[in-house]
Amino acid sequence: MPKVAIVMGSNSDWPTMQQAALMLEKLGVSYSAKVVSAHRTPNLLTEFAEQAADAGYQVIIGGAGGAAHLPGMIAAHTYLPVFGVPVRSSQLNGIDSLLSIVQMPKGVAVGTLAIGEAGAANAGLLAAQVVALSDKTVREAIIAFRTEQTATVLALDELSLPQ
Ligand SMILES: Nc1c(C(=O)O)ncn1[C@@H]1O[C@H](COP(=O)(O)O)[C@@H](O)[C@H]1O
Repeated sequence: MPKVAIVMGSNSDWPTMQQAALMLEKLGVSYSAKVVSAHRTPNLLTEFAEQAADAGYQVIIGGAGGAAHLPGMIAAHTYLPVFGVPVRSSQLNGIDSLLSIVQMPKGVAVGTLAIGEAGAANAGLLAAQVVALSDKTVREAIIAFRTEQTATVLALDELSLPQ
């Protein structure tokens, strides 16, 4: 059973949410990806969120744009940690998505990431960090990823910087 569930409000969110999937793949974390919408498929959302823990998921990543109620509604139905990714919207550039996700009422928590692809990648990283608490292989993969990232930055010299 996959350890991380990536859910998104529409298949149009996939180019953004794919960055979460790519990060999980890089770190060797199993995941599933599915379209579920609080607005368009409310019953499916309830069913998915209520059974997610029993199904063996450890973390849920929810990505949505505009009136992005998806991550909050999932969080309302499960004790699993939920990370929310505000997908960039065509009308308001993702500010609407960000504010919809981040302004949760006290007592129901969503960990909100940055708007867009970087936020999705970091949601994948954070989800892997949760999984790593009980998985040594993933822990080592995260440490190797961070070490390589640091080495890449340190290897930059002035000449290789863009003019
Ligand atoms: N914000 C939500 C929810 C939800 O929060 O349940 N369901 C779909 N959507 C969002 O609507 C946007 C446009 O969707 P379409 O491209 O399908 O019209 C998407 O970014 C999706 O996440």
